[in-house]
Amino acid sequence: MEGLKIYTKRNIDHLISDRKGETKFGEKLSFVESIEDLKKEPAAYVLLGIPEDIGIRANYGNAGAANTWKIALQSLVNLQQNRFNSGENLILLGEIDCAEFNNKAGNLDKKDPNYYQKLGDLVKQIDQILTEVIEKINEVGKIPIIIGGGHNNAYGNIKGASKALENPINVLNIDAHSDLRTLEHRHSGNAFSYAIAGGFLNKYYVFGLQKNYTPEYIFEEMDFSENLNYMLFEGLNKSSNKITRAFREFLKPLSSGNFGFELDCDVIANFNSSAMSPSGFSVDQIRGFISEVKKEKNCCYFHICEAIPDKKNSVLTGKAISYFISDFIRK
Ligand SMILES: N=CN[C@@H](CCC(=O)O)C(=O)O
Repeated sequence: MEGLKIYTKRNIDHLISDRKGETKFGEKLSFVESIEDLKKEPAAYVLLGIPEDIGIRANYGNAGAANTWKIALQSLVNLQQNRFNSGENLILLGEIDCAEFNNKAGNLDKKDPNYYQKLGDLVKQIDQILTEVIEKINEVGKIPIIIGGGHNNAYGNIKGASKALENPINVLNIDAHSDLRTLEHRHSGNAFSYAIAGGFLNKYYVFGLQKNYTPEYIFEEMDFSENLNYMLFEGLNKSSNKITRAFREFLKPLSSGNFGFELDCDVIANFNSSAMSPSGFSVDQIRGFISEVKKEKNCCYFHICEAIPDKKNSVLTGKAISYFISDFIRK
């Protein structure tokens, strides 16, 4: 399939640190030769990377998320394969080939009055490829786990899932931002507005939305629409029992139908991300939310986005993402 770089075991061999007597998660992952072969594999989950940050740049944000996929993969393949972790249940499909798009974005002149529009055009091209890939994965009943990249990619996830399932889907987004910005050029702040406008998104709920980052017009839109809902971060009782219960209740109206699960890493306090914040959920609270979502049979994808591995502690970013993935697929 054009635009998709399918991996073989050779793509990750150099990332795995061997240790005598131990088996690493990466050694047990499944691979396919073509996307059509997914249906032959018993694994339930399919892992896909999107090494781009064009959508974030188009949204006036900080670049760097293009490097997250490789960092996350390196941590993931080095988890232990043991009674708790089964690499066999995950197909490492590969990555959306973003090299040409990244090059084109890098060569654009920032002084060009159409600079942001041109970035948005590149985002649209990635949208198309991603939509097709997600559609194919969902069509064969498997659950994609997508590592971005910017939150712009939520659009391709939603559209692909909705096409495969032949209905608009619901989405639960754990995020400090609503990403319901206007339908201007495509970027990381308007994926959900575009998905609603396209008829691919039915109920859209944001958990952990922060008061300081939502424009009033978006609050009004969310208050007005029956299909939009939010739980403010500031309004949550953070004691572990109460927050889990609040999350479960919030998820309920979505999970009776097919729903996508979005996690924007800028919702986590002090986590390196495009819109890093000193206030937010902890990594362990996020792990608790993931364990609630994985109980639901109607979850049709999991998207982790907007993390940026910085030079000093990229290992921590990679580890956190690998915990999120392993928690999600654990039986
Ligand atoms: N996906 C992120 N969207 C945020 C970005 C905010 C920021 O970079 O500060 C938004 O559009 O509000």
